[in-house]
Amino acid sequence: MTSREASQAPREFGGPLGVAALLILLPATMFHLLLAARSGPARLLALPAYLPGLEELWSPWALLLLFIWLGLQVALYLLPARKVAEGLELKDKSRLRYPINGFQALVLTALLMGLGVSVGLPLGALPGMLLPLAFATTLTSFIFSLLLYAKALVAPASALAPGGNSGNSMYDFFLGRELNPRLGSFDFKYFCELRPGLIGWVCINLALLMQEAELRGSPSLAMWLVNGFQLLYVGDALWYEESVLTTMDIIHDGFGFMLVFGDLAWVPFTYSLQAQFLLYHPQPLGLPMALLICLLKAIGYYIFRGANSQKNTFRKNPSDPSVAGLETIPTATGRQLLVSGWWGMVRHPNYLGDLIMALAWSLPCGLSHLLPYFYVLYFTALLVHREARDEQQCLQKYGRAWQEYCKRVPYRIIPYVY
Ligand SMILES: NC(=O)C1=CN([C@@H]2O[C@H](COP(=O)(O)OP(=O)(O)OC[C@H]3O[C@@H](n4cnc5c(N)ncnc54)[C@H](OP(=O)(O)O)[C@@H]3O)[C@@H](O)[C@H]2O)C=CC1
Ligand SMILES: CC(C)CCC[C@@H](C)[C@H]1CC=C2C3=C(CC[C@@]21C)[C@@]1(C)CC[C@H](O)C[C@@H]1CC3
Repeated sequence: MTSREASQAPREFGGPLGVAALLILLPATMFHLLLAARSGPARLLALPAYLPGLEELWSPWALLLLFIWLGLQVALYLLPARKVAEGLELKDKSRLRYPINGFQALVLTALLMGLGVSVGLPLGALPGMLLPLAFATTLTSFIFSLLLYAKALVAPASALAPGGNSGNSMYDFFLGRELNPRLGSFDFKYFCELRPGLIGWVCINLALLMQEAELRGSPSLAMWLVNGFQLLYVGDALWYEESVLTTMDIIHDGFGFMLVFGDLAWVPFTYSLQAQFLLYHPQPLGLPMALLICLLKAIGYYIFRGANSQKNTFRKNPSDPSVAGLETIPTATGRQLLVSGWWGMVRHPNYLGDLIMALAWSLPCGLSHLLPYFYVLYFTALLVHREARDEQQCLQKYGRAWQEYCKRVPYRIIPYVY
């Protein structure tokens, strides 16, 4: 990438000022949620009743635990994989190779946890360590992002991401300068996107469930639902791990603070908010309502998986019998765009399914508090923003064909609404 190209790339997130605000706001929001979930009133939109001192935040044991966790996930990543997949073609025409063993890492982590618990590993103590663990992970994310920034200074121009090389160091630190930072064949971005944070999220959920069982004799139905739904989501992501190789995070975004913090800290500590809330604010949930929520989750998952699988199958092999009959629009790149099936309903049916599932994760927490609905609100904002970024990239890639697709399929995420 030439320095002219880099400086001409459009600035995202409100440019340097916007990212300066996000560098403070994202960790602050995460700590606010952690504190609010355990507070009596559990209010999303109120300032915390007290701010923890450094002695509550900093613990060398939490840092040690984090490093043991990262070490374990690295070791599982390095185990032989059932398949090695190739990524999309890079600017220098090469393709990177990625191990497909994320689901195996999830299963082995579960077995190791089960073994640990059976010999007395106090998993139920984890909820009490969330604050210092989140602090250690935030510090680690800042330092790791700085190291990645420094590594990018000596990377060849062809290895740089289109967006994170504006020349403004704070902006580039946030967005990430290098596209696929690696040490040998170890790919930092791919590893972080799917392993320590996602698997950590379900481990935190499980620890909250065990702690609830200790406190109240057995886990509540609401806690079972939240754990089951989110485990299905994480299991699905790791089972279909290969499809992450075509997401904009892997093919377009650099690996900087946004993704480092998002993957390592934001996902496990804020996505487990519903289970955190339920531990401190038990909610009654009757069987009929639980069944209705399960139905909503099933509908969301059906749309999410159907849409993602349809597109992935089509991109791999357009003549696969399951997609060969679908209507398409040809593009100048030689690729085609689906214009019937899930992708003829709205331009992002997978986001619609994901949002329905998000609602099903929050409903077990009842309607008395807004806090457990934070994920639905944040996720709507994230997907609307992501959709706009994807739209821009598709318009650039496909030009008139994309305009034609937008005309044929006018709604973005929710039919007849948006
Ligand atoms: N829980 C969370 O925090 C998050 C979850 N997600 C989920 O991850 C999944 C992946 O999402 P994301 O990475 O945003 O991208 P998508 O899976 O939606 O992929 C977008 C790409 O699909 C291709 N495409 C778009 N329209 C068509 C069409 N009509 N026919 C064929 N191909 C088309 C284009 O790429 P091309 O043409 O180059 O193939 C486009 O760039 C989603 O299910 C999303 O909900 C995402 C972000 C965060
Ligand atoms: C900290 C900021 C608010 C932004 C952080 C964004 C990240 C948390 C997300 C960016 C893309 C993601 C994807 C997933 C998890 C969240 C992040 C890392 C999935 C792995 C979730 C499961 C899906 O099946 C695939 C997703 C790919 C993108």
